[in-house]
Amino acid sequence: MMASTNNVILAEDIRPFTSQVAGHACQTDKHSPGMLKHKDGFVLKPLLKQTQAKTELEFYKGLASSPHVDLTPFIAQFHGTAKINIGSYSGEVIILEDVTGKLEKPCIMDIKIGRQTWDPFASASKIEAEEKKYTECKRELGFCIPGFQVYDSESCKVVKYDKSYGKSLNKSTVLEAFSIFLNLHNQKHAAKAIELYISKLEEISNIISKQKQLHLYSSSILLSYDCEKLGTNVEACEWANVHLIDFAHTFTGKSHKEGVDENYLHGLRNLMHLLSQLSAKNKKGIPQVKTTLP
Ligand SMILES: O=P(O)(O)O[C@@H]1[C@@H](OP(=O)(O)O)[C@H](OP(=O)(O)O)[C@H](O)[C@H](OP(=O)(O)O)[C@H]1OP(=O)(O)O
Ligand SMILES: Nc1ncnc2c1ncn2[C@@H]1O[C@H](COP(=O)(O)OP(=O)(O)O)[C@@H](O)[C@H]1O
Repeated sequence: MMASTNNVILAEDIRPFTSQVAGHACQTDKHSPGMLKHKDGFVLKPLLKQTQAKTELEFYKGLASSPHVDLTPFIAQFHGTAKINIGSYSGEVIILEDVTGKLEKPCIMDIKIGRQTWDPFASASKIEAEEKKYTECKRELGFCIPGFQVYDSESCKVVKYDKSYGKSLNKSTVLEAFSIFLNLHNQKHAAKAIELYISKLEEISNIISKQKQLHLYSSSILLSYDCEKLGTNVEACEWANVHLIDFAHTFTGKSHKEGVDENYLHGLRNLMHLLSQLSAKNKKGIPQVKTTLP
């Protein structure tokens, strides 16, 4: 559809994006409309802050000719920018592929990677605010969970877990969060998704560990799967996926210090380790819902 900068998207063609699990939500007092969904299937990310908008656009525009081009299959397709005027927000949006768009019952988890979530240009007050959030998870695991949604495989109802839940987690309870997300309480069918996540995260880790100029701060891994396909014979690659999102604090050029992004890789390795632990437990048999035998 639209790929130029002079596009204007009509308010009647957009609606709230109901599968948003974290990030800037719809808050009229902050002039934030939240993530939006276009009638043609794209998601629209409002560019709320000038510096971050510039940083994120630079990332998407430069990806195809960058040394980290191999990350492309893990990143939503970028379709340019457009202007919108909706409610109290009048400004630019990034037009992106909806990486969860094909899922009938989308289960989605946003995992913010890195012990350090503030970028090198952050103000003292931003550093202080970031250091106070998700403290235990970031310190002990090098990642945190700002939000997720899951369709409970028994009730088929969607349940959302927001950032206040994520902020309450620690090294032990984070396992519980993954267990809820993967429906491991009800059954073991997510095993195939876990294996796929691990292998994709390994690929991402291999690519990033070869980069000396790519630094991802406060960027997230989006894990997704379709609850509708749990327990079917459909290959996991058809209904589960891993993406990198949110490049508002990602630096790719020589403007930033050189060196492999150990902050990101540390979180990624811990995430892979945790998923491997869950996979092993799942194979042995996690305690199932209690049944009373006569
Ligand atoms: O307070 P702000 O404006 O720095 O907003 C935070 C955002 O910072 P940014 O605008 O990108 O610098 C921040 O965005 P980033 O992940 O840094 O892009 C988060 O959305 C954060 O929410 P959470 O508590 O980490 O889930 C946001 O925090 P809260 O709004 O929940 O405090
Ligand atoms: N390309 C995408 N496809 C599907 N969902 C997305 C996509 N990008 C972002 N999201 C959803 O929107 C949320 C916020 O996105 P993000 O880029 O992190 O925004 P913010 O900069 O406000 O934190 C994510 O947690 C995810 O649920």
